[in-house]
Amino acid sequence: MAKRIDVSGLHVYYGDFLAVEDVSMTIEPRSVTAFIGSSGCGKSTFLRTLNRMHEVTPGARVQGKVMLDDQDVYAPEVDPVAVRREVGMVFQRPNPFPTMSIYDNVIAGAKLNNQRMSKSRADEVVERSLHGANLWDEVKDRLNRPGAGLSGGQQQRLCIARAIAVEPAVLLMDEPCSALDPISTLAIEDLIAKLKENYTIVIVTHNMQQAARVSDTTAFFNLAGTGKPGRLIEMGETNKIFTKPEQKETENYITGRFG
Ligand SMILES: Nc1ncnc2c1ncn2[C@@H]1O[C@H](COP(=O)(O)OP(=O)(O)OP(=O)(O)O)[C@@H](O)[C@H]1O
Repeated sequence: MAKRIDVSGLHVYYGDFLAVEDVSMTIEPRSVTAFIGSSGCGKSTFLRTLNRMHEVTPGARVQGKVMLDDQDVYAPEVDPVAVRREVGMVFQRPNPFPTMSIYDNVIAGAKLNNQRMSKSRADEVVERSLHGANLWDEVKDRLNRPGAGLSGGQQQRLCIARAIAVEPAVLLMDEPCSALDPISTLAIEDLIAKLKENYTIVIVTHNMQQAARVSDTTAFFNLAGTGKPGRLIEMGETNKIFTKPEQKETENYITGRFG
């Protein structure tokens, strides 16, 4: 079930370094939200705070609030592993477990959560997840072959299948197409459009055409200057951000005068 993310007054640190300052935003369920902005403005850092991956870096911490529907993601009693189960992540480079079969790659996370899963249940989850990732037809006859033997685009869809096998509410995607060719990129973009029917999707992208193609809402981040923290400058309906942004900084960025 897709969930709403509500962030208020979030400051994100690496040790003493304030990387992202005072972000508040609402990310709607069953929609795609794109984060855009120049290099180093904190898009990936901020993305990783949404499932508590940020704190895996030693010294990294946040101040402020992240709500997933009515659950406070950073409340002291909350287990970060449970948060990451609900808020899945897909990375820039496809990272299937190299020695595992396609089948085992898909079921890996789901099996960790439910170690006594029956073979027939696992078969069901694998098939559903591969269908969900638009990969079933391409791999159904070679499920026992290594995941590493697939093309880059197929590997990325395998990683998406692995992420959705645990039935998350949210999928975070950090430049999921930047290592892919244009055809594989289009396959992932089509998949994102389909996945948003069931998930809340947040994607970091450097490709503004991609943001315009896949997202409903766009958030533009920027740096006030070298060594200064990144900030959310403007967020709104994608079409509006790309045609009639309210902030001059956004306009300069999307028209290529900056960044
Ligand atoms: N592990 C880390 N330790 C310390 N500082 C970091 C770490 N990772 C990122 N930073 C710093 O945090 C700031 C934001 O980086 P981040 O990678 O989130 O930006 P970004 O907008 O995603 O950039 P890009 O578009 O280049 O991927 C940068 O100043 C970066 O140097």
